[in-house]
Amino acid sequence: METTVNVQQVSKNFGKKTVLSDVNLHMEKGQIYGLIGPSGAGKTTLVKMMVGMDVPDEGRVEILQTKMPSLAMLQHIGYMAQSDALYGELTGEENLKFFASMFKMGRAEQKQRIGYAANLVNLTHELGKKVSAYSGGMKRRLSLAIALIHNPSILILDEPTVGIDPELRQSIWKELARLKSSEQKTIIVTTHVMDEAEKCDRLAMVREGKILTVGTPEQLKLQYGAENLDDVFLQAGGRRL
Ligand SMILES: Nc1ncnc2c1ncn2[C@@H]1O[C@H](COP(=O)(O)OP(=O)(O)OP(=O)(O)O)[C@@H](O)[C@H]1O
Repeated sequence: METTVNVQQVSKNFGKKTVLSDVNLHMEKGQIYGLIGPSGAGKTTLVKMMVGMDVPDEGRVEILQTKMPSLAMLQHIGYMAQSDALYGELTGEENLKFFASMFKMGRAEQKQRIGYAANLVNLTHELGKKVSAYSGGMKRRLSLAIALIHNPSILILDEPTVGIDPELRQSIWKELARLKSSEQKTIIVTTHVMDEAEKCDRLAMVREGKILTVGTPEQLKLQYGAENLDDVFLQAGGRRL
């Protein structure tokens, strides 16, 4: 198995507050990783370091054996942040074209990728509308399409399905499963939804800036003698999600 994301002894403080403390994680191709933990645990800070948007005070993060931050790695990473960074005055299609134009892609490929990504998030028929007229869920869906536009090998999705209805949520997870098995992507998802965590190959439970435990959903349930992941979470975290 090939390591694609390597987090080594990462610590981060904001002022006097320690947000991440000696975090170690190794991620491989063809796997879906879930980061779960209470609000404020440090999940977003951790994924921002993987993307290169933030830097550790100690330790290092490598993507495809390259130390982050690295501009060259951005071609390989698709990032969907918690808050949408979209151009409201442009249409959905114009947003997709804009983000696609940042990457090396021929015209035909760009068209094909826009078609694929829009279809995946069920926005094909809304692409001509200005984003300022989109609902919150539609904006989330467009952000997910943008994260996928350049066919990155590593997908980092921060709470990707918040505000998305159950049917579409299901089809997005089906596609994530296909991307990991057929295209060997590495997929990293932060989530508060335990039935989504159940779909991950491996889970890292984050609490107060530390990784409490890493394992398959089954391993975590066994380890905590719990029937479901909600119980694992409550026992490990001692706090509600
Ligand atoms: N730029 C910043 N300056 C100061 N404090 C910050 C900054 N970014 C994050 N924090 C703090 O770091 C801690 C971890 O935040 P983070 O967003 O990583 O948590 P999270 O696990 O992603 O939470 P949630 O599940 O609510 O998204 C919080 O206490 C937050 O207030």
